Amino acid sequence: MIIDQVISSCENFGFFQVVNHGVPENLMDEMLEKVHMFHEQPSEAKAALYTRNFALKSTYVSNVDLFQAPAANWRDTYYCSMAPAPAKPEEIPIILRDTMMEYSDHIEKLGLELFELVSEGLGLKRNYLKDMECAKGWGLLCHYYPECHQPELTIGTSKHADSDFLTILLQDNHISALQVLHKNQWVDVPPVHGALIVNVGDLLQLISNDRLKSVEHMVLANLENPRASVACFFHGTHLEQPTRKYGPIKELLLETDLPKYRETTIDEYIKL
Ligand SMILES: O=C(O)CCC(=O)C(=O)O
Ligand SMILES: [Fe+2]
Repeated sequence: MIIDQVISSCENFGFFQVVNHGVPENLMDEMLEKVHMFHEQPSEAKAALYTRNFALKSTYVSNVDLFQAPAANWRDTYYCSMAPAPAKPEEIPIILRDTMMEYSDHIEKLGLELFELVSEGLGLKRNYLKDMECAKGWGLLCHYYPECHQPELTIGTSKHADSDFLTILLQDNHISALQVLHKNQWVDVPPVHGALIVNVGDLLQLISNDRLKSVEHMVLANLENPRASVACFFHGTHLEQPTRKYGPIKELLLETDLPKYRETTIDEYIKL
C-alpha cells in the first residue's frame, strides 16, 4: 500500500509529505531552531565559513549561484557535506554540530528506505537504486530566509527542480512559503508539523525515463518572520566519480518506450 502511494505521488505530483518516518519530532524542531540560531548570529561569527569554494565540505554563502543566476534569491545557506566524504565534526559550526550529526543519522536511514520503496514501486529489485549509489552522496543545505520588507518585489527561492535524485525537506513550522507547480498552477505546501517533504529530483526523472517527474517549486519571501528549512540533497557521487554516466535504467525501457535521455555525467547535466 505504502509503495503504491509513494510511486503514485512521485508519478502524479513529483513530491509527497511523509509522517511516521522515524525522525523524532523534537529533533526536527531542534534542527530548525539551531538553523535559526546559526544564521541569526552577527556576520563576524559566520565570516570564516563564508566562501564560494564549493569543494569545501562546510560552507556558508548567500546565493549559491549569485554570479550566474539572472536574479538573486532572498536566502542564505549553510551547506554541509555528509557522504561519502563528510565534513569533519570540528568543521561544522558548534551551534549546529551535535543536532546536525544526530539528524543526519536519521535522514540517512530514511533516505535509504525511500530509495528502496521507489525501486520496488518502479518494479525493480529493492536494492536497485541503492546499488546504483543514488543514496551514497548527500549533503544538508540549511537555508535561512530573513524577513523581507518588500516581499512583492522579492523571491525567496526562484522556480527550479532539484538537481539531484531525491530531496528530503524539513520546513519551518510557522510560515507557508513553499509552492509547487501542479498542472500549471502554483499550489501552497503549508507546513505540517512533524512531516517531511520528499521531492523527486531531475536525476531520478532521467534514470526513470520520465516515469517519475521532478517537481518545480519555489519559496516566497515574506514580510513577517524569518524562515528556516533544511534540504537533504541525495546528489550522487559526481565529486568522487566525475566521469560516471547516468541514463534511463535499461530494465525500465519497454519495447515501445525508447530512452528519452542520452547518458550523461552529473557534471554535464548540472552545467546545462
Ligand atoms: O526552503 C525550502 O523550502 C526549499 C529549498 C529548496 O527548494 C532547495 O534547497 O532546493
Ligand atoms: Fe529545491
